[in-house]
Amino acid sequence: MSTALNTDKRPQHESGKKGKTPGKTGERFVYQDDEIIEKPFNWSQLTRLFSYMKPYAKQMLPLVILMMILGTVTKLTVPYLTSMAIDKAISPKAGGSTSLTMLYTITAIVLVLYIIQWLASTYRIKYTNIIGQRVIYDLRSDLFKHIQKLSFNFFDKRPAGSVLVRVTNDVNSLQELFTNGVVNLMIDCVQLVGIVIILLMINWKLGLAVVLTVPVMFIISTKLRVRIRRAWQDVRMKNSRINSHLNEAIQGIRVTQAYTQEQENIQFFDKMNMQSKKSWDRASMLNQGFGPLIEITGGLGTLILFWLGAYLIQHDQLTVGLLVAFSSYVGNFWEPINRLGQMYNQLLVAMASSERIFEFIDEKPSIDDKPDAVPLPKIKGDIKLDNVVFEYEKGRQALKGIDLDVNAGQTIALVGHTGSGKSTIINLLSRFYDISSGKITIDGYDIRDVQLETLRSQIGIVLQDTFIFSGTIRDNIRFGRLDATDEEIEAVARAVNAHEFIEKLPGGYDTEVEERGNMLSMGQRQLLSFARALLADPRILILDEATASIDTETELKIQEALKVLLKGRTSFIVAHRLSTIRHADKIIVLDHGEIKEQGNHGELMQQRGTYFGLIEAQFRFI
Ligand SMILES: Nc1ncnc2c1ncn2[C@@H]1O[C@H](COP(=O)(O)OP(=O)(O)OP(=O)(O)O)[C@@H](O)[C@H]1O
Repeated sequence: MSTALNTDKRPQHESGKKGKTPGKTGERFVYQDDEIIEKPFNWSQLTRLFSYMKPYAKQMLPLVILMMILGTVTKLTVPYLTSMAIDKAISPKAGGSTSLTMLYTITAIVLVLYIIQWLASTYRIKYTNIIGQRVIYDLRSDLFKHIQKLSFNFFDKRPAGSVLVRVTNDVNSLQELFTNGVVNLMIDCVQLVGIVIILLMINWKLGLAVVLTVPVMFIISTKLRVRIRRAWQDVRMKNSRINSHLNEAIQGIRVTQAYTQEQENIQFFDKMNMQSKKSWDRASMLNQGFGPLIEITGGLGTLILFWLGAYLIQHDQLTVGLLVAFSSYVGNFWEPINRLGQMYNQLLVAMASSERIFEFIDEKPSIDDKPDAVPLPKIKGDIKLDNVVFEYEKGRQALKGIDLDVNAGQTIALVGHTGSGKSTIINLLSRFYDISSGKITIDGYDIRDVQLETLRSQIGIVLQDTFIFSGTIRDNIRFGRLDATDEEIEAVARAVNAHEFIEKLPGGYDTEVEERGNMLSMGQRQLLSFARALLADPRILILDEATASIDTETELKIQEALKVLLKGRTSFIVAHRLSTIRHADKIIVLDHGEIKEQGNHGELMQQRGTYFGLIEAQFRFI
């Protein structure tokens, strides 16, 4: 079976394999494009990213903005009221008297303002979270929908891990930006402007001194954050490498144990585990240093403020109350600046993630309907291949001019050495790839001229590696036709001899099978996939026979099931069993992408050519 259809392949990490995108370190489990943590700003991409917020903007934004203004105004008013309380009620200047009433009034106003601020921020967080989650939902579902439609050659070129990372990690890394980032950015800008204006109004000299320290603070905070973020990204990368390895180790556990490679695997895992630990230690150390450093820098700012403030008070240019207000404004100043630095970091990460997400979303399925594609009417099943040439990669022909005429209802067996092109032919019939030249017609329709869905819905495929999804046995059969009733499901199961073993399972048809159906034997999985195909009732059936040897009883069951399945359909079978081959109407012997011989079993045996050799070889092994 070719890489394209075989779903049970090891991820392509090893060097030298086609479709690999190695990390620059050349290490396993690192994919080059997934390694890029940040990208420079790209406005058009940012606009595209934020366009995901558009559908919700009208609904939510006015509310969010109102809450934002309320919150900001209260935040800016409280320090000023505090200064009033000190200067006018507690310690008025010469001539004035203290006023408890005023103090109480101001305290009451401050209390109300705090309540408003609390309400405003609760609502803001609630609504920004709702918008953020909806945007992430839309993005994730757009991406998944698109990936479902992409053609085989897209997956040939990419390791599954890389696709997975985009739907999970990359989308998640935008979460913070959408839930908090955007709104915080607006709030912080408004707050900063407000604070600067107020500071300059209170005392322009002191205000200017504080404002001038802003760029310094911003640079220190941003630079530090960049280092911390990179350290955490490194931790995440090391962890996802562990996950990829784990995934492979678990999937391949049988092979590992069979070859007694456990120790080797443990050592490999240990190395990765240690790298992850070291990376975590480093990130955590940087993180711990960040808080105190920011506090010290902030403390220095406050020192300057009080030193200059005291000087101005002594020279009657400032009151004590205003100095207190000033210091709380400066405190409020830090918060938005810090967050802006954080936002800047988030944006850089978002650039890299969104670029990867959009790269997938923009990938056009290479196999798609032509603009003037017509629906393929209900077919009889006549198939014609006319000088079909196909190359997976430029310059390497997998099929070199195949001519084949199949009448409706015939069974065609494809045989030949490994790599001779058997799977390629069946891949082309369902149009998983487009042929390089020549023509394939079904009932006279060129398969490139008809709507893909109407073509594939009339072709049933049973693969060698029968994919069992996690769910019940019933769900797995129903995959063939989603609207089938329970009776229909049981009927097809009976027809292909699967009913008997299903009945014996602990929950019968409702038995849960884990992913890939590990609890079922190869033969049982085959029978299930036959039931699934029979339920779909396609006019054309493509079957890749399992090579694994099974006991004679199951073999007989499978042969009987096959007879039921093939009846009245045009079928192509990549045949391994002599019993199947013998009953085929036509046997096609492939060799290096060409038809070497064709005819029925008797005719080909008489020719004493390649086919005769293959059959002889099979018997020699028995
Ligand atoms: N996805 C792919 N990308 C590139 N080349 C491929 C791909 N799949 C198959 N090939 C190549 O095309 C040729 C025909 O492969 P194909 O899978 O059709 O052989 P096969 O007769 O089905 O072999 P087997 O019996 O081993 O399954 C081989 O040379 C193979 O290396």
